[in-house]
Amino acid sequence: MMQTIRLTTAQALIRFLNAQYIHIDGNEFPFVEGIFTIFGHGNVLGIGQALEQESGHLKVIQGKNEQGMAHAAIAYSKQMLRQKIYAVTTSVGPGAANLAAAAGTALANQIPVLFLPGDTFATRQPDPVLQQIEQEYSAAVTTNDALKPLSRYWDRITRPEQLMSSLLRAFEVMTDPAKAGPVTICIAQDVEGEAYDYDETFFARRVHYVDRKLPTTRELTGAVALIKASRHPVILVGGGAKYSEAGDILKKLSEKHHIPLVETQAGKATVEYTFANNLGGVGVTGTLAANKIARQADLIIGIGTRYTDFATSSKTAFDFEHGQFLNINVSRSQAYKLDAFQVVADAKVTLEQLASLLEGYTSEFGNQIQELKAEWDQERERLSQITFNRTDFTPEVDNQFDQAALNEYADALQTELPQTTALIAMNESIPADSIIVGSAGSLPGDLQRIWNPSITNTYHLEYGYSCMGYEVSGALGVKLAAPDQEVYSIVGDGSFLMLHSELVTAIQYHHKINIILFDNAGFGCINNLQMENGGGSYLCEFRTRDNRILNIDYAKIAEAYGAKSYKVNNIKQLQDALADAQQQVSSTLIEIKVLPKTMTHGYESWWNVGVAEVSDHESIQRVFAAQQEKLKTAKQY
Ligand SMILES: Cc1ncc(C[n+]2csc(CCOP(=O)(O)OP(=O)(O)O)c2C)c(N)n1
Ligand SMILES: O=C1C[C@@H](O)[C@H](O)[C@@H](O)C1=O
Ligand SMILES: [Mg+2]
Repeated sequence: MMQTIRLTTAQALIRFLNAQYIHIDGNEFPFVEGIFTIFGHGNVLGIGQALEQESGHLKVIQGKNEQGMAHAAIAYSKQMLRQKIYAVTTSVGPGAANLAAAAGTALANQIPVLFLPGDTFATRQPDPVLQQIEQEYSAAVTTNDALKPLSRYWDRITRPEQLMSSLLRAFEVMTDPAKAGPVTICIAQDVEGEAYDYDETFFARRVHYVDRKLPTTRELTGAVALIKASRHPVILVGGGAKYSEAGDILKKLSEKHHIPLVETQAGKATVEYTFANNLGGVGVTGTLAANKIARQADLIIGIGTRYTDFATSSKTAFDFEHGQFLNINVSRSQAYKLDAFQVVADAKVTLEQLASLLEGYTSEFGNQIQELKAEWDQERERLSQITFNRTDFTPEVDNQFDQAALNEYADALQTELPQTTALIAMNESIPADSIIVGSAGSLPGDLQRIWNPSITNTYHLEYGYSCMGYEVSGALGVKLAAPDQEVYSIVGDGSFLMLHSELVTAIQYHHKINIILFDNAGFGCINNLQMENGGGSYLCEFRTRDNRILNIDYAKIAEAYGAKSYKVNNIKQLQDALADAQQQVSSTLIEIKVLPKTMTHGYESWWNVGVAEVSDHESIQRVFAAQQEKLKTAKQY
């Protein structure tokens, strides 16, 4: 006879989360590490009660902002290579709505995470409850419906027994590398507390097997033929290569067959930059070396990449007329891109099998890979040495601010530090196993170009959604995943202002993070974008109504929360602050005032952005015309 146990829906949920295991490459461990919570009336008496009564092995962390804690959960999963997750529970209404930006982040980046927002009453007896939107055309629509397009799987629980089939679907989705993404299960607040006689077998230890999908003989034969026929193949390392842990075999193949590696943001640090054939980031924010080699490629071997506009320079980075594509990806829809020959399989095993079939093959790049790398390393050296002067300084982003404007910033922020110089100095000062976390603004571009990781999986960039606010929250998630490594949030002033609430959570729970805040008093990269495209400097600088540049004391903000903070405006101070911060046990913030327009720029890249087709500015008309010309050279789809 079936054994049952009487539990509330929320108690059943927590019991189930405790029993989920994942099995990868012979290792088996719990899949759900913990749960972030912000309680409100939509979850405190259901999920809150269940956790208080019996949370099991789950680590329970109180967040400060729903987007922030969800970003921390995403970063945890990303840093754990999608092998473990945190769940996130929120109240109903605004608490749930605050998940939206994070859900988009998880979906675009293909990161598994479990969102558990409360929902309005299933009985509808007290309707409209506090925070119910009361949509006139349907009582069935709640705030949570806004999360549907942002979830890989979405469900609403209005009866306790629905939980069982819903959770099974949820975990199947989250543990499938081809489908990985956010799952949202909305539970009506009255149903969370409602009891049901659950079949006990539902709570038995359940193992989710993640087997590596093997390539077929047809796929392997086709891939080998393409590579052997190619004279100048280039490997594009995407995030899928990192999640598949394909770094070692990538190096082996690259070395043996003399094939250069170029990287996307998500793929960076799958292989360390110190590996001789790694030419770094490619595309809009790519290195000159990677962009030059990409254009020469007659075969692009895309491994676990989504081919976003940044990686492909809006489909101009490659010679589409003469080059072919070979895509290795667990996702069939991703493998289809750019008319590629498709290998729908795990990256690591596919490369291992290819290795044994490519005996005797060598590309015709000769010395070129090393020459391009040396040329780029020299350019990086130049970027590390830039010094400001008050009479004839030419910043990297040229022809936008004149000398007077740059001097005004130097005076207002009391600094002469260029961003590139500071970033490279930091790269060279902190321990090699430190993990850096970033997401939005001008810093991701600089990081992709000039941050040289010498240890794998120490570069954590969320650049699928490039969501401001991820930087600080994400650092907390990364610290949870890698407690023994120093974690650095690399954040602009704009992103910091948008969301840094989880700094408090980091301090509260003694999960040390270091925030490196680059303050250029504005939305710098967007200011570059508007001016580069013929516009003026319009509402992207942080100025008062009487046009004074804002000088905010960010160090004081962090200090008020309880972090150790530093203010620096030269390299020596930065190095001293980094050294001191490393000795601290609690979280730190280093505020670096940097000059605008001193981020990296150019390197034969192009980005297709919407420029006004008609305008009364001649400069915009010129940019529009130039853009139409450039578009003629781009692949259309
Ligand atoms: C949530 C969110 N809102 C808006 C944007 C658009 N956006 C991208 S970068 C940026 C400005 C970033 O400013 P800051 O963090 O100071 O970096 P900077 O470019 O100055 O280095 C904006 C508004 C975004 N990426 N994410
Ligand atoms: O609009 C954007 C422009 C990019 O340069 C920036 O890195 C990104 O955050 C963004 O949203
Ligand atoms: Mg800024």
